[in-house]
Amino acid sequence: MNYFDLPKIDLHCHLDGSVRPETIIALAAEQNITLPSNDIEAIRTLMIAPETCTDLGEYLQRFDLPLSVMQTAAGIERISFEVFEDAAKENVKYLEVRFGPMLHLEQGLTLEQVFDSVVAGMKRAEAMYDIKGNYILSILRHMPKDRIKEVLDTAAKYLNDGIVAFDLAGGEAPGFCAEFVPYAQYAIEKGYRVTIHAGEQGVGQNVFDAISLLGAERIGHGIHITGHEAAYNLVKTQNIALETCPSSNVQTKAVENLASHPVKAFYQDGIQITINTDNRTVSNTTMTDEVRKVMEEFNLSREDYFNIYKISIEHAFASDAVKQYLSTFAE
Ligand SMILES: O=c1[nH]cnc2c1ncn2[C@@H]1O[C@H](CO)[C@@H](O)[C@H]1O
Ligand SMILES: [Zn+2]
Repeated sequence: MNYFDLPKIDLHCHLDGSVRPETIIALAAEQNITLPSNDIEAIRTLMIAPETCTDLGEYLQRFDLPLSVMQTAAGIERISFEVFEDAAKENVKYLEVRFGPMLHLEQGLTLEQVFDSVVAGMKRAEAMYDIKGNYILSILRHMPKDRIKEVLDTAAKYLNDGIVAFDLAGGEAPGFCAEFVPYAQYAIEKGYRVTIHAGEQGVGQNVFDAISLLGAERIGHGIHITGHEAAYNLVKTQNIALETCPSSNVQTKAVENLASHPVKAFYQDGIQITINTDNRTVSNTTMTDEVRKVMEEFNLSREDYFNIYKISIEHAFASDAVKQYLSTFAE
């Protein structure tokens, strides 16, 4: 099967984990930032997380380098444009990109400038290529909570016009959801959709809590519902979509190897699974690669692929018009 030509949807892709290595070098030169090397292959190696990290913590160390050049409006706009351009060129028809707004304030940008920049880059790509998109706000769980409402208030300028949802990302401690109830509630009241990284690092209860306490409609990863019957049943009965990211899950030791990934078992049991990249650069992947890996490892058919494509449409945080458009590519 020609995986490149298939229409694809990516609902889980981090901006800072998907920067082209050559762009890091170009932006560092423009911004007078000294990199550990100016060799493209050396930068690529520094950005890609090892095939077998010890855990998510080691994986997350790979974001410092790209974030160092994502502190100016022009740099962020360019990177946003390029992520959509790269995806469009491999037939991704719809892409939801997430990022941590508070990670881009180190050189004096305001939150509004950060939102203006990501949305401008996306809209520039939408105008040039056959791709549609939206942004998701990822709040980093370990960071101070005092500016979360300000993030939600400021980004509301683009609500349903470029920015659509609230997410929690970063290291995953057991029981993290309880602390974020007022923030998720505030986001929902303002009109944001909710997806939460949970059940990535072994804690199925976090998935249960993300749905029942935070109102998550989708779960980032969620693979550890396998060991937690209540979480599994809640995902199934509430029709919650799982944003699976197979390569990333192998790297962070969420699963031992691709063969032991529960994505096919979930699919066969009627769980709403989607296939996504997580981080195009840090996980050294593309949507074409993720789809190929899953389909070949688990012997999925073209019909299975389009079933999953339709699940992605159903659970996308997109307008009805965009969903209608995406349906025209379905078989
Ligand atoms: O797989 C993941 N699990 C949890 N957090 C992640 C993952 N990938 C990236 N980030 C975190 O999200 C931030 C904003 O994009 C990144 O800086 C990284 O810390
Ligand atoms: Zn993620």
